[in-house]
Amino acid sequence: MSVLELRDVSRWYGNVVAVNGVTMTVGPGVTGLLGPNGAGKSTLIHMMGGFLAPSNGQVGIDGQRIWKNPSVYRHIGLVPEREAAYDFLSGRQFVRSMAKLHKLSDPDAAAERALGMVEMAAAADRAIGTYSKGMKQRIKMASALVHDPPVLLLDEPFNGMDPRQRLQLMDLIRKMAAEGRTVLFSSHILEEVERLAHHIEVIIAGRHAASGDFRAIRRLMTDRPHMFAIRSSDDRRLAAVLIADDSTRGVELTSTGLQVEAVDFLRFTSLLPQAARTADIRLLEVSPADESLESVFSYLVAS
Ligand SMILES: Nc1ncnc2c1ncn2[C@@H]1O[C@H](COP(=O)(O)OP(=O)(O)OP(=O)(O)O)[C@@H](O)[C@H]1O
Repeated sequence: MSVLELRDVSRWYGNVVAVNGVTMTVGPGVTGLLGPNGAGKSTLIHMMGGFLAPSNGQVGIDGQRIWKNPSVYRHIGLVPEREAAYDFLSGRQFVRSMAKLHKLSDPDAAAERALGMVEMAAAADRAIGTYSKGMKQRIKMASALVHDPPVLLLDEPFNGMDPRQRLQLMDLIRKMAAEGRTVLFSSHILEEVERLAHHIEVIIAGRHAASGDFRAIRRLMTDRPHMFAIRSSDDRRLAAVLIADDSTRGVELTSTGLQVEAVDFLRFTSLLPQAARTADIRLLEVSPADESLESVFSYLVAS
C-alpha cells in the first residue's frame, strides 16, 4: 500500500503559474482529480510521476521525495494523456521494451503478465497503429504496469473513448484498485469521476478547490446558487410570486423572459410549478442557465 503526499506544491512555467500551493494526500483506492481544461491536472500528475520538478513544496511517496529519486520510480506507473507514438511496434514489443527499460530480471515474463492484466494478450502481436482508442489505452496501461507498481497515475484516460470502451476501462481501473493499488486519474467530466472515484480532489486554476467523496462534492454543487431562464404566460406576475419566496434571491425581467437566481435548489424546483399553477400562469420554458462545469467550478473556487 502506498500513499502520495503533496505539501504546498507549486509549479510555474516562466511566469505562468500552473499549480499553486496544493496540499493533498492520495491513498489506496481510486481517486479522481477533477478540474476544467488547463487547471493544472497534467502538471500535478507529472510531478507525482517524477517527470517534473516542483518549483516549490514537496511531492513524496511513502515519506520519500519523488523528484530525482530513481529508487521510488519502481513504485509508480504513469499513463500519459498523449497517444503512444510507437505505432509501428506491436503491443508486445512495446510492453517488453518498457520492461527492459526498467531492467526487470525477466522482462518477457513481466510483459506477458502486464498484457494479461489488461486483457491484451490476444491482440499483442498486432501493430499499435491498428489498435482502437480503447486498445491503445490498454497497451499504455500495460506498459505502465509492467513493473507492477503500487501506484498508478492516469492522465485523462477516457478522452476520446466510446461508451463501451469507457465502461471496460472503468472496470479495469476498479480491478487495479481492488488489488490494493493507489490509483489516481484526471478528468474534466464530473459524471466520469463520480462513477469511478471513491474520493475526489478538485483543482481549479492551479489551486486545490475541494476534496471529499462524490456526495460531498455534489452537495457543494447543488447548494450553490442556480440560474434559470424562464418564459411564461405572464412573466411580470410570476416574477412577483417568485421573489416573495426565500428560495429566490433575484429575478430579472429580460426581453426574452425571466432570469431567476435560486439559492435553495430543491425548494425552488418544487415551488415553481406549484406557484405558477396557483397564480394561473402557464410555464412555457424553464431551463438552467449556468449548468456548465465551468460555472460550477467557479462557484467552488469562490466558496
Ligand atoms: N510546458 C509548459 N510551458 C508553459 N505553460 C505550460 C506548460 N505546460 C502547461 N502549461 C500551462 O499550465 C497550465 C496548466 O496546464 P496543465 O496541462 O497542467 O492543465 P490540465 O488541467 O492538465 O489541462 P488539460 O486537461 O487541458 O491538459 C495551463 O495554463 C497551461 O497552459
